[in-house]
Amino acid sequence: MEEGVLGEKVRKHGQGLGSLRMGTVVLVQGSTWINEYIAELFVAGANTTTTALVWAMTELVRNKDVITKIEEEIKREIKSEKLNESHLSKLPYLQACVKETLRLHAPVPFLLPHKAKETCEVMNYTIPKNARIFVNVWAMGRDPQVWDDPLSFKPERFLGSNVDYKGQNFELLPFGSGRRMCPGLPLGSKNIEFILASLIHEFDWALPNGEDPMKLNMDDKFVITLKREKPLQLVFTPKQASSIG
Ligand code: HEM
Repeated sequence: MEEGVLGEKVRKHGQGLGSLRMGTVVLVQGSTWINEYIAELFVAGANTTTTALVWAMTELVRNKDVITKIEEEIKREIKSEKLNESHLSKLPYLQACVKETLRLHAPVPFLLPHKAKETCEVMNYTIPKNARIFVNVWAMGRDPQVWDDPLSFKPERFLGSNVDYKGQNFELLPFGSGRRMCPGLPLGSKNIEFILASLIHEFDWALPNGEDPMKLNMDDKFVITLKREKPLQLVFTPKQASSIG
């Protein structure tokens, strides 16, 4: 049960998607189809990552205790003043915050459309050949039969748990699963972790004009990705050098 627009194009041009995923695309001047792939990678990567990042910042600014725990984790685990990518693996609580954000706010709520190549049975449902399949990962991430207190932002639920978004745990599929799952998962998730960690390490966060974070508008709208309806505005104040590291 597989088909995707990008994959279709790659096959049409006789290339394996592997080369794109391994990052070995060679730019050929005037080659429209390669330029199209590069453009698609930007579209696929930029919108999704920024959408998730803005939701993560929204949830964090509403949960000051979570920001404090990330600050403490960074202080405890990382001795240097500047953060770099190799530090991220030492920050499980921060990773749990990203998982919790993607559980509540999957940027691609129905994944990309899939198509059944053959008629098949899934959990007693018959899926006819050529049916378009949309997987509602947004609802799966909020299913009260699976998640305790599903609408609350509780990164702790992932501490000491093996549940991950790598496609093996079907209750958490913000990047999809299987052969057509997102090839940008490592880049996207590390980017979000790194930007959040750096902003928390170096700045104090607040809403403008002393607004109450709990009154922040949480409405969303679907424009390529499921993003905040209203832009998020935050005021970042540099921390005193003595309080960093
Ligand atoms: C938080 C960040 C991201 C999220 C939540 C996300 C999510 C997804 C999802 C749900 C799919 C469809 C999977 C399916 O239908 O089974 C997908 C496909 C894809 N994503 Fe991402 N993505 C992210 C970041 C990125 C980045 C950074 C890149 C590249 C630089 C990227 C490149 C792609 C590509 C090329 C596909 C199509 C794969 C195919 O058709 O086989 N994504 N992504």
